[in-house]
Amino acid sequence: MNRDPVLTLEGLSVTYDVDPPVEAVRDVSLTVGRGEVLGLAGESGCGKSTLAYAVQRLLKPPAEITGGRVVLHGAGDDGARGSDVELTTLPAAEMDRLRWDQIAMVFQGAMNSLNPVLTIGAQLADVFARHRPSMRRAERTARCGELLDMVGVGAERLKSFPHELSGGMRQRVMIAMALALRPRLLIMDEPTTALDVLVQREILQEISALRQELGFSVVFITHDLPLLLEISDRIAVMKAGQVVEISAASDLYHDPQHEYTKRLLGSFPSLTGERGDFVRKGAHV
Ligand SMILES: Nc1ncnc2c1ncn2[C@@H]1O[C@H](COP(=O)(O)OP(=O)(O)OP(=O)(O)O)[C@@H](O)[C@H]1O
Repeated sequence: MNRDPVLTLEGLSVTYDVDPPVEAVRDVSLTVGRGEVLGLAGESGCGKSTLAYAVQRLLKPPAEITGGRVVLHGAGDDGARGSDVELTTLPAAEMDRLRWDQIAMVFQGAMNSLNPVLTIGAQLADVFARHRPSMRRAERTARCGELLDMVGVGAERLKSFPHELSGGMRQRVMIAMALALRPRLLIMDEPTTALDVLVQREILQEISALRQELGFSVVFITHDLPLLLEISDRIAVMKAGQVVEISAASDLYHDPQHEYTKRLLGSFPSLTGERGDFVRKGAHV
């Protein structure tokens, strides 16, 4: 990987302290490059979400980080490039400041976390009110409108309530919210799984275009390997808490190294035969 790193995980381990303890993430090391889409694949229960929450320091007991480090590069506010910040040991208040600002997350059920009694404009504006308190109200409203335009919802929806929007639109609002402060890293945990395939594809195309425009990196988590092959620069395959293989998407598809990767590829009929060819050669979103 030739890009500058944005995020590095070094030997990260997370255990759920139950009886018997569950080692959900085991000694995971990986790097996410600037502007890169890193796919994280693996079957249900392999530890993908636990890993994502650990990076964001959003784990709750009984989950506990038992080893390793998470470093966000160039995030310190001490100069043009900024220094590296170790997230695993950062005081909670500073982590709160970095969250949304530098790393944002969109998860599967995110669209249901919108407050039903507030307009989406008010909910977007709240992100600015909390993180950019000096921003004037008019500018806030203008930025919220721009964001809704950017994700294809349209500024005219600022005064809509969540129930007036479709599931796809609501999830786009959550993506707008995640991108509001121009984070350098977007973690997406099954962000479109609950949506129908066409809506899912449209949203992914938009994320890809926005990434080109704004230059953020994406960690995209899903069990949908064909989807990851289309949208990722590199893919990490997780099994039982460990990353067993990490390589460029096309290498992973054409020349998988690990037995488990081969099995995973084989479990998607759409990846074999002519249709599989289409998946790899089809429009790159
Ligand atoms: N609160 C908890 N207490 C105990 N074990 C847990 C808890 N939450 C998750 N686990 C276990 O940790 C492991 C990893 O779960 P995790 O949700 O991270 O996997 P995942 O790959 O994201 O799965 P999915 O795709 O189904 O969300 C699983 O074995 C799961 O049963």
